[in-house]
Amino acid sequence: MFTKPSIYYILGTPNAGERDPLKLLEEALKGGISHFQLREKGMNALTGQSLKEFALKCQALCRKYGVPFIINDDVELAHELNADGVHVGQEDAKASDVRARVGDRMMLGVSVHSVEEAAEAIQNGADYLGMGPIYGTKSKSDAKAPSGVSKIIQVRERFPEAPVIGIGGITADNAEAVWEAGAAGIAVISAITEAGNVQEEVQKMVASYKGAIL
Ligand SMILES: C=C1C=NC(C(F)(F)F)=NC1=N
Ligand SMILES: [Mg+2]
Repeated sequence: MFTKPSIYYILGTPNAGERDPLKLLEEALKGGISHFQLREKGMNALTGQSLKEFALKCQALCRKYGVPFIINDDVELAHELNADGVHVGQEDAKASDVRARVGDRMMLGVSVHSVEEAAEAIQNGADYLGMGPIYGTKSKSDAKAPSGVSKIIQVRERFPEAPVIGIGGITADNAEAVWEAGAAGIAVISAITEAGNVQEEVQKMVASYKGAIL
């Protein structure tokens, strides 16, 4: 499910600015991302039928490249589209309710900020844990203060079997510390979305894993 180094691209139309989100996604897929999450939130976020149509296009692209298509927050949309996964935060639907709703086939990701939250998420059927923000982020308006990799290290010690995805301000240049903390993957929004050459940026992130002392 999360072979190292997993590069988990997250995007919503508000993040893309003037760029075409579907072109960004296809370039990232060509560059070698291992997972994609549609996270449609914030200013002018799509809703209803236009969100569904956009989600279907993203899902079709992911399918073309054999990459799991995961939807953030919107459990009903994930269920309706038979997405490969759904990701929920602490303030979203409870992981146990989501698992009951989507069944065992769908990947379930949960954002956690402590060993206690990690324990509860795993107990409730989480397949992977999103942890951050590692560094400062501009992609999440209500992000907590950056915590570095210390919490990832704690969770890895306590739950060595649980895949942890680091998120928050991660770039090819600062990813090494996240790999060294034992993350199975890094989640990225801006560094890929704003890259001059998207494919190259993804390849640099994959290469950052080889540079890490593991
Ligand atoms: C808030 C989030 C935290 N982590 C993740 C993921 F990278 F998927 F684990 N996605 C989110 N939307
Ligand atoms: Mg959420």
